[in-house]
Amino acid sequence: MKIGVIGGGAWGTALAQVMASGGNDVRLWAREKEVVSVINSVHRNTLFLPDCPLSERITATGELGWVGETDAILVVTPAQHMRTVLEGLPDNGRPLILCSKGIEAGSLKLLHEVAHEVMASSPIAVLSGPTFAHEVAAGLPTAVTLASADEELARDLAERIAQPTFRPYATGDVAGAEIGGAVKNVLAIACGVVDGAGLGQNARAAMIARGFAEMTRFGLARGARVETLGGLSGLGDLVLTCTSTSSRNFSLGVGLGEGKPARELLEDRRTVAEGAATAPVLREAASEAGVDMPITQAVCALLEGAQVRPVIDALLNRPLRAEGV
Ligand SMILES: NC(=O)c1ccc[n+]([C@@H]2O[C@H](COP(=O)([O-])OP(=O)(O)OC[C@H]3O[C@@H](n4cnc5c(N)ncnc54)[C@H](O)[C@@H]3O)[C@@H](O)[C@H]2O)c1
Ligand SMILES: O=P(O)(O)OC[C@H](O)CO
Repeated sequence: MKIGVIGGGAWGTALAQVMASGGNDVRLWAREKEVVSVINSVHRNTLFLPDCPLSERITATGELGWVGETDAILVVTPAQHMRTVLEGLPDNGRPLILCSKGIEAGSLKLLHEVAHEVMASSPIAVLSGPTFAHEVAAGLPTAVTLASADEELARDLAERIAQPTFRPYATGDVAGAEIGGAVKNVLAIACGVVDGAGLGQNARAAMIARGFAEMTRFGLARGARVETLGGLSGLGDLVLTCTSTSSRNFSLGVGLGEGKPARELLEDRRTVAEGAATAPVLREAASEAGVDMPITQAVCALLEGAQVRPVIDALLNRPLRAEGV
């Protein structure tokens, strides 16, 4: 197969490498000329995935149209830029597999809804799960959720992209797959704050469990299935991202927990911490859906400059309630 990948960051590059290692020819669109140039000349992405040698089956390009002439296209831009990038791609009926994690600001739409608006003729699937790019690129075992409203398409794409160490599980629950990936980034910031503020491992476990309750409440309100939220793209990714400094979101939270200003932590960064963009969008979407998300609200407050201790005290002093979603 010829596979297109849109987005030459760490994740797009790692996915390109997985697809190339399966014997596919890969066309990788990158926004930065230097990324295109260095991938084609020395077969490395020195900007975004520096430690991984890349297959010669990967050809990088700045031409979106050329990437569109492939059998399937993986879309791996930052969530807030997906709409604009897709508007430059021909809507020619090739399957799109969305691999980004977030909710669009303003419209409050999930990314498959955005893609469907822009690419009405193209079948859409979502790939999400516990996937640090550097581990995937190194060929370490990884499992993901692959979702499409057309379950036959999900199963077919899963067959086509599976590799011995890259194992997709098909589902028809697109909203569930997307909501897990978007919400866990916000919760990873919260867990990083717990770490940075020295609140201990009990508190982190509590944050993961109550964060999962929050993810489930929001997911159910937006039509997700509970088994997807408890699967790879929900609980699986939540556990990964909430327990490792390899996560950009967790690391951002550590900085906040140590009392560093959000502005300082977010300015001049080349890599994305999607949770920072998703948090205010999720707060608005939750409010619109009538869903209580106190951890998300606390993350928003910290990103907006609130002091750590009063935000933690406010969370701890909420009225007691029964356990459950
Ligand atoms: N890195 C991972 O391990 C990983 C794993 C799973 C999912 N994701 C998701 O993949 C998506 C991409 O993340 P990443 O880690 O590959 O990125 P990255 O942080 O490695 O690189 C930043 C990317 O943003 C792009 N970018 C910056 N400004 C842009 C603009 N105006 N328009 C279009 N693109 C722009 C850059 O070209 C680059 O590709 C995110 O939604 C992320 O949550 C990442
Ligand atoms: O580094 P993060 O926090 O963007 O997490 C990367 C992936 O989403 C983990 O599955």
